[in-house]
Amino acid sequence: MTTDPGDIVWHDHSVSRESREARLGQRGVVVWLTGLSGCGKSTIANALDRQLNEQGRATMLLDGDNIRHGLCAPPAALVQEHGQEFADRFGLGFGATDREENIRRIGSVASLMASAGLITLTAFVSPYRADRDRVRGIVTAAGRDTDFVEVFVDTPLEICESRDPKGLYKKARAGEIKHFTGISDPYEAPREPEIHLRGGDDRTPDQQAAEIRQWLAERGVLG
Ligand SMILES: Nc1ncnc2c1ncn2[C@@H]1O[C@H](COP(=O)(O)OS(=O)(=O)O)[C@@H](OP(=O)(O)O)[C@H]1O
Ligand SMILES: Nc1ncnc2c1ncn2[C@@H]1O[C@H](COP(=O)(O)OP(=O)(O)O)[C@@H](O)[C@H]1O
Repeated sequence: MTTDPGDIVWHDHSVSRESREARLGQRGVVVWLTGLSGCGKSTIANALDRQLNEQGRATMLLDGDNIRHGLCAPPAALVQEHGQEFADRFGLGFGATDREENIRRIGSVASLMASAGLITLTAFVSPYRADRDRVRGIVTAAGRDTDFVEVFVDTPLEICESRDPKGLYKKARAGEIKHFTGISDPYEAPREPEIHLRGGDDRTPDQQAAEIRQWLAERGVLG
């Protein structure tokens, strides 16, 4: 038993991770898709989610836009229910510190899901190497070194911008959005991702998802 700072005591569970994974017939992992806005993260993650479920695997998908409606909501979404001081303190935007907290929260939740034996798919820009590396540390400390699978969805900025499905690149170019990744905010590409997906070629999202699924299967994640 370890005593964390502030005398918060960790409780070991009576149901082990191994027994949860054995019952599901799979390994719990975090498949962390990172890349520019518009690179294809969400589409590929959804395709992979569908393919894995069709195979009978237990999964969960966490996506940047969706999580920012709840767990990591902006101040404007919190102020009515919680008041301005709470909203300013806990609401998240896109400054570097806010993104650090966004990824810290998601990394902790994703690690819990992997510990439950789920193949946990996460699709977040997560532009800062240090933030992604901290999540890697959280996930692997809770399980195995191989439980964190970083997938770099490497779609050139020009293609992401030409897609611009939400019109955000246009707004960013017009200066209407501050700190926009790739335009007015940095993106630190993974140096050694487990999977380097080249985006913007003629492969479909299903084909890109199948590449990730094959990688997982070859390493015994899918039982
Ligand atoms: N300033 C800025 N920079 C980047 N992205 C922005 C920004 N403002 C809004 N959006 C939309 O928010 C989505 C990114 O949220 P994430 O939680 O994935 O970002 S991060 O991981 O905290 O960097 C991202 O969704 P995706 O396009 O699916 O990546 C954008 O649509
Ligand atoms: N392999 C692909 N080929 C062609 N278009 C794609 C591909 N993957 C994604 N897209 C398209 O690119 C746009 C952005 O995809 P999305 O998954 O929302 O990216 P992200 O989640 O990284 O912002 C969408 O219109 C989507 O349909």
